Amino acid sequence: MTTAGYRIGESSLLGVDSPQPVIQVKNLNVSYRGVEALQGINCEFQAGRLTGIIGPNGAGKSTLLKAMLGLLPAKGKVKWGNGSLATNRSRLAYVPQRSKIDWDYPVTVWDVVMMGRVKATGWLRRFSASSRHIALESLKRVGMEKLRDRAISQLSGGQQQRVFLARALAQQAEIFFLDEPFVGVDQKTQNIIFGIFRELTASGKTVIVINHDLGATITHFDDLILLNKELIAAGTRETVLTKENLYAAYDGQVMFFSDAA
Ligand SMILES: Nc1ncnc2c1ncn2[C@@H]1O[C@H](COP(=O)(O)OP(=O)(O)OP(=O)(O)O)[C@@H](O)[C@H]1O
Repeated sequence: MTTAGYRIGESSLLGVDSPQPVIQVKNLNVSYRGVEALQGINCEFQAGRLTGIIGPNGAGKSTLLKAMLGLLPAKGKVKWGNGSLATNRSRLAYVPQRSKIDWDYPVTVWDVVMMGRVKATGWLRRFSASSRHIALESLKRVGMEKLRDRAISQLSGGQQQRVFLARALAQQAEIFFLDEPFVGVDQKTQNIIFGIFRELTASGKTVIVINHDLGATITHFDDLILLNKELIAAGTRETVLTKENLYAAYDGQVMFFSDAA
């Protein structure tokens, strides 16, 4: 079992100096009412990479994301390039788990996407034509512009996920965090979302995704962070998805791909 944090990104694995990471997590510990959820996590995230955070139920995946975003009290350090979380806030977009969103809230698809423009506009100010254009382009990118006036409660799971991704795109963020975006979504939505992730990383953006599934979706990721309260492994997909690492993370309860053949 590997417990040390590896530098994420191929160049570093080859021993070549890698670029400055976008985020560095150093010795991160999180407890809920005295019960440790994460212990001594060290890992890094590079720009232009699609990184998956994987591990069994209760492994601490959401906890890691929330602690990095300052949404939970944590011990340890999270370094943001040359700045801090505060100086990077306008560069971040976070899409929470669908199950954590109140879908009965009476807003339309358009309202949700325009929320992505609030920070750039300022509270209680009118949205500019340019903001509306950015929001519409974001909706088009996820193929939801025809449903812009629909209440979010009347969308399918896949459509809801696409609307929240459109909101994140409308923010014009540099670093994207998504918590389980593929749960309960159709194949069409999955393809659209991975297509957008590819465009984002190709333009140098950082995309960090909690992913439950060890099946077909895993092959889309460049890098993986495998957790089970502690860091089991981190690095390129190929280096992390070893039989040894998966057995360590899932307590032997996982079927390795080649076992199924
Ligand atoms: N608010 C909370 N209060 C107390 N314990 C919590 C709280 N949130 C999470 N936990 C516990 O912390 C541990 C990690 O939870 P977390 O949600 O981060 O795991 P996860 O890997 O994202 O799980 P899942 O895949 O099931 O969503 C779990 O044991 C969970 O029960």
